[in-house]
Amino acid sequence: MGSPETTRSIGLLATGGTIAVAPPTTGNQDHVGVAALTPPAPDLPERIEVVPRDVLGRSSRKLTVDDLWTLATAVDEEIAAGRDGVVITHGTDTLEETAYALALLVEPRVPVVITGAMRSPHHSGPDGPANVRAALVAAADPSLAPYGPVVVFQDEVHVARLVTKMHSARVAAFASPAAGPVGFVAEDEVELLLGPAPGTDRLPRSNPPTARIGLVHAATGVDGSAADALTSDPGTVDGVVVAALGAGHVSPSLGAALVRLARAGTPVVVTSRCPDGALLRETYSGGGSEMDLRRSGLHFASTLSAPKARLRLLFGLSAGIPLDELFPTRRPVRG
Ligand SMILES: NC(=O)C[C@H](N)C(=O)O
Repeated sequence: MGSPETTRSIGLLATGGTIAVAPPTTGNQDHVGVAALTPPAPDLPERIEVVPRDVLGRSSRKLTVDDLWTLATAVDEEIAAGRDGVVITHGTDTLEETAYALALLVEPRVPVVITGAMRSPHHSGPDGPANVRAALVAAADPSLAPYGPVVVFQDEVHVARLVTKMHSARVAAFASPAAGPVGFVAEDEVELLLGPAPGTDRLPRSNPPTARIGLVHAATGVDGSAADALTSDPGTVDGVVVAALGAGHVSPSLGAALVRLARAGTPVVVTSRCPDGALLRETYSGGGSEMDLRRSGLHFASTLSAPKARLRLLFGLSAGIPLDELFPTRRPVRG
C-alpha cells in the first residue's frame, strides 16, 4: 500500500443497476459493461489508476444471496491482487444489503466502496459519473478502511450497517437515519466527521449461503397466519426475521405464532420497522410486547434493519454460528 503521494490502484467492479442500464426495450433491459463506467484516464482524480472488472450485470432486484457470495469473493481477489481500494457499482434498490453482506463477509484491509446511480446514462443529468468519481476518491483514502464497506452517494459516505435507501427516485436517495453520514467527499478529498464504530459485523467466511430465511412485516391486523404461512411445510425456512412495530412489538396473535416457532427450534429474530431507534427490553409487557418476545426465546437484532438482519441470520446460520453469538443479548430481561 503506497503513501498518499503514490498512485493508488483501485479495482472497479461492475454489477449492473441503473448506473449501467441501457434504454428500456420490450424485453429485459441490457446493462453496459464496466468499460463504459470507467472514467477515461484524463478525467480520473489525481494519482488514481483504475483496474476494471465485470462481476455481474443485472438490476439489483435480480441479485441472489449466491451473487453476494460471488461478489465478496471478487472483492477478496482484488484485495489479494494488491489493490489499494475497491469500488463496486450496483443497483440502488438492494445496494444497502450488498454493502452489509460485504461487511459480513470481507475483511476490510483496504477501503471498499459501493455506489450506483438514480438516473441512467441515457437520462438527462445522470448522477453515475459523479458518484463513481467520489467513490474512487474514497476508495483511494486508506483512512476509510476501518469503517468496513461504505456507501458513497451524492458525495456522502455512509457505513453499511446504518445506510438505507430513503427515496425511490431522487438522486439524493441514501441516508443513515440513526447517525448521518460519517463523512463526505469534496474537491477530490474525503472529510471524515465521525470515527468508525467499535466492533465489527464480520462473520467467519466458511460456507456459501444455504439457509433460507423468511421475513414477516408487522402491521395493523397482521396476525399469526403471516408466520404460520411461512412455516406451513416443515423445512420451508431455517429462520424468520420480523420487522416489528416500534421498539419491538407485534400483535398478540403474531407474537404467539412466533413464540411457537421459537419454542419448536426455529430461530426468530426481531427488528424494528422504524428506520431509527433502539429495540426496548423491559418497558412494555403482555402478549406481543418486547418483554414477552424476549422472555420467550426470540432474539433481538439491535439497530439492524430487517433486510440486513436477514442477511446476518442467513450467512451466520449457513456458517454454523450459534444464534446467541449472531444476536447476543446484553442482559436478560428482569422478572
Ligand atoms: N437506481 C437503481 O439502480 C434502481 C434499479 N432498479 C436497481 O436497483 O437495479
